[in-house]
Amino acid sequence: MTVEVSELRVHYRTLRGSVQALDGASLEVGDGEVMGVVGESGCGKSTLGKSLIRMDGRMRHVGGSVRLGGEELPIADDRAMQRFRYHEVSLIPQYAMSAMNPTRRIGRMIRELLESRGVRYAEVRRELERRLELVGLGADVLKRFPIELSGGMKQRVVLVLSTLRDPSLLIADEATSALDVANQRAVAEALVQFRDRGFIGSMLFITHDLALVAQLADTVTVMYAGRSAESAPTSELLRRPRHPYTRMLLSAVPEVGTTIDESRQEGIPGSPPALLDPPSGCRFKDRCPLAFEQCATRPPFIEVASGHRVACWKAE
Ligand SMILES: Nc1ncnc2c1ncn2[C@@H]1O[C@H](COP(=O)(O)OP(=O)(O)OP(=O)(O)O)[C@@H](O)[C@H]1O
Repeated sequence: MTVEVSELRVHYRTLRGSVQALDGASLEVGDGEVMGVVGESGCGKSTLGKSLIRMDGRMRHVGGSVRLGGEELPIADDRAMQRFRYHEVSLIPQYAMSAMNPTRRIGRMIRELLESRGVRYAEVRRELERRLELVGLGADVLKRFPIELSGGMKQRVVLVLSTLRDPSLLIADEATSALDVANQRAVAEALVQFRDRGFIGSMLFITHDLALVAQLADTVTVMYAGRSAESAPTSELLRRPRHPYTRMLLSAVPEVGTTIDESRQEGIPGSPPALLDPPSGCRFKDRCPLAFEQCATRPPFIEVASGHRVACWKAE
């Protein structure tokens, strides 16, 4: 199913005021497509992921909309979202594998979790075992404790569990972080395999790992300070990034075999604005080498080529 997020604004209530964590995020994911979502820490990636499935008590939907297969998701209404949760939209949350209860065997933990979501374990057990086999885990994994599994094995269990009801949209939030490269690859391949087998419709793959995005994602959205900066098919974005922030982000990726002394990477000078009181206009303007007067006004997120959208007055 297609996913359309338009001008989504989700703020956090805090004692010091409203944190404008998402303040105009837009993206479109096609049916069966994997979209990588990248951007510096604190740009709103996890807030985006969480708001599509369950808002916590401090989150407030301030504006914008999310449509799944043309139908509006009632993201601000916790009860109305029950109809969509896990079945239509599912999430592999950040740090999911570390949240496993160390005193429960995997099978018992899965049974309790499924039953808390109204799914009868006995009805799904065969399919659960089949999918565990598909990701290279025998059914005996259900008898083991989390401590007996490697990080990659735990993350594959989390993947199987999160997708057992064949969600139309899976949000994978840093699903491969904290794993070694071999396990990263195994989890990434399992995600793609599940998409190819139709267990997952579309996917938002939230990560800091641009190399993995290049391998895995059909399209990429780059976020900056709560907004979409650029969105394009992956090869196009890597070949011809148009937003100055995307260019700087790509040039900050270290090359294998190059020492710090040899490389001329400068990183991205400065730091992102505080989202409690962000600047008006383009939020990147204070760090942008191309900034000029017009950047005092917010640039629209417009299509500059087929499927390629940029929020920059200087993008051609
Ligand atoms: N519960 C909260 N209360 C107040 N502010 C929050 C809360 N959670 C996140 N924020 C703020 O919202 C902004 C976006 O955070 P978010 O975690 O969505 O970013 P992120 O891009 O996922 O970061 P990371 O890559 O580090 O996971 C940040 O400024 C963060 O400090």
